Amino acid sequence: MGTSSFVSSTAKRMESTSTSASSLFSLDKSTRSALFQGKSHYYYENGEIDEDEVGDYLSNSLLQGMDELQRTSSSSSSQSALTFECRSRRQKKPKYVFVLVGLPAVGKSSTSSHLIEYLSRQPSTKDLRCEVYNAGKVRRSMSFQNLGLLSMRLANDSSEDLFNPKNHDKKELYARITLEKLLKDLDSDECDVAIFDATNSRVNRRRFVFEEICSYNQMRNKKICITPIVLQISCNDHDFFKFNVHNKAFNADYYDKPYEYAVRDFAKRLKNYHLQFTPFTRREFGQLSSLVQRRGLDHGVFCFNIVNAGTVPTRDDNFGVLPVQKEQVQTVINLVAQFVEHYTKLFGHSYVDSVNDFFKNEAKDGSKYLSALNSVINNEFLEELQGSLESNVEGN
Ligand SMILES: Nc1ncnc2c1ncn2[C@@H]1O[C@H](COP(=O)(O)OP(=O)(O)O)[C@@H](O)[C@H]1O
Ligand SMILES: O=P(O)(O)OC[C@H]1O[C@@](CO)(OP(=O)(O)O)[C@@H](O)[C@@H]1O
Repeated sequence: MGTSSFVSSTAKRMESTSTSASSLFSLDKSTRSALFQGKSHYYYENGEIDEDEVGDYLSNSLLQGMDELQRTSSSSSSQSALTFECRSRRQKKPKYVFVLVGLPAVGKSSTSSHLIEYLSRQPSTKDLRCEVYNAGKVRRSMSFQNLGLLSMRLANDSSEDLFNPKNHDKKELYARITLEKLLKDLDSDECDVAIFDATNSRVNRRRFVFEEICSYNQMRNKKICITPIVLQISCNDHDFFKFNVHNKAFNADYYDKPYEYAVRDFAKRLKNYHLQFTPFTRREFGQLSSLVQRRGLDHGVFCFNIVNAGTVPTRDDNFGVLPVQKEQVQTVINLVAQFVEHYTKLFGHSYVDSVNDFFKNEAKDGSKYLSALNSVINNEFLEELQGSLESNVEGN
């Protein structure tokens, strides 16, 4: 893929997409970020969102509308409010929020550090300050701060059952705090590229994150504008997934737990997540693009997918809408497109080697871990997860 081809082919796709406006979501909401103001009413207080009521998205006129905005902004004779907005935006510094989407143990955190490594190696992005905001880390550190070591244990005590859908609100709180910190760091210019590393499993959560970004962008006194980029990571290769779960058994949630306990507890978490997760689709992208458009200031919006460490091509699932000030953003987006397209070559191969080595060594070493791993993460379990996911997707 050529450096500029991603955006232009995307533009063509977007132009041919059908349209319909929606008025379901908070069109009359305050333009100020609830989170950023530190007085968030949680989005889930508004009840469940029925996607079907949102309509059929992608505004045909979105790109045309943006062309129009650009023309208006460069016309010195026009004195409309729109023109003023475009001028004031011209001075804003572009920043980026990657909204990760993906089930636990699919490689979100690993890919985040790879993305940062990649951007830091490119001449045009090497000076961007990139940071990961991980909701799991926030959960762990907050639990630790409140109760010391005891809570570190409680954090993964199954009696707490944070990942059970009935404890949804509790988990959302950690995500909200993480997002708040992310926006604050962007705002205080401590960071240029922020990666919101959470599963972001549900449509409502993703909508909330976008609402917050739009609200931020609408604040006139701010010096930066944020371009949201969804990065969805998926893994449906059984060996990859088993290897990932194996590694999860050694993370901070299980620092004091025996291996088999950790795998079983993580398996329980996986079951809960598979009951709730809905993949990010082109349709949802259309809805969020419409949201960005309706909120009046467009800073572009993009979506990329990496499947099985890049070994499955995702070119047709990566798309975007150019912002008004496209020159500023295009370089970064094209690099992200390159990163995604060449992920296997850049990072995936060494990961695949690690997976193969793991299974080879396990066979050699008399299966130190594999028997415990296989007793939990076996075909039956994986089919059950797949079944939950499918019925969950159908139900949405
Ligand atoms: N793309 C990848 N590259 C390298 N290691 C990976 C990759 N995906 C998963 N892993 C391995 O699996 C483990 C779990 O992946 P992680 O990135 O923490 O998943 P997630 O953030 O989605 O929960 C990691 O600790 C790492 O050992
Ligand atoms: O709130 P969501 O979006 O589910 O994401 C946060 C959760 O994701 C997890 C999923 O396992 O992240 P992580 O693997 O990075 O630790 C949990 O630890 C964390 O609490």
